[in-house]
Amino acid sequence: MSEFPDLSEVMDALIATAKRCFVADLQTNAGGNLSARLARRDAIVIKPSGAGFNECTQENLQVVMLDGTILPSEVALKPSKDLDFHLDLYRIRDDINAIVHCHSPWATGYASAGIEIPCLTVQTIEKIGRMPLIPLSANGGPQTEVEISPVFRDPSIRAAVLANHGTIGVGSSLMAAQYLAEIIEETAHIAYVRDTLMAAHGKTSADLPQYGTAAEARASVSSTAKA
Ligand SMILES: O=C(CO)[C@@H](O)[C@@H](O)COP(=O)(O)O
Repeated sequence: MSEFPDLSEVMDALIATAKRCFVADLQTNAGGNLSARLARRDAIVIKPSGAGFNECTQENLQVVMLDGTILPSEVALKPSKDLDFHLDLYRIRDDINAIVHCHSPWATGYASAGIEIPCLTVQTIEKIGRMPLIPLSANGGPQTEVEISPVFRDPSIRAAVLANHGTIGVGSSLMAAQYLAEIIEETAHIAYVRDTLMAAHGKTSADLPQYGTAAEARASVSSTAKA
């Protein structure tokens, strides 16, 4: 596939990212999927359907054009069953070059409780801002591009939680998308600890500081200095 000079490099990066996700216990068994855009921009590499994150190889990764054309594969596997939402996100957001979708347990716990994970730490305020909770499809099945794409048409959205399903992190690179998958899971864990401690200590949200962004903090410093 000489028309994709960066193919081997992107495949290696996807394999390494998938292994990092597996080793971090964000994705076990054959669930979840991840993909990356190739340099020519009208094609992606995506995990094959039914393969685990720890079993991605140069031979089984799939190459698909943004128009949906699936290029011949060395093995009898097909692209991920979530291919259509991956393709649609690449079509509607030119800033997205990688997508990591996983079923990380703490975040999927919130997703299954129908609770949007709050961005309550300095890191998540700065790096995520908000993680919309995307409902199941109309028939109660897994979310598709019909439910997912409208949320990501907002260019400020980098992470989302899929009700009863898992998470999506998108980024300009595979590492950026993987970092988001990790922060989503970490934030869900922190939120659970906070919620549990607040309940144990009889605290309510009124007892908590009203936190903002670093820019707001900087602005308050400079306005205080001028006063
Ligand atoms: O949970 C879902 C259903 O969309 C998928 O993430 C999961 O089954 C993995 O499917 P693929 O192996 O990518 O086809």
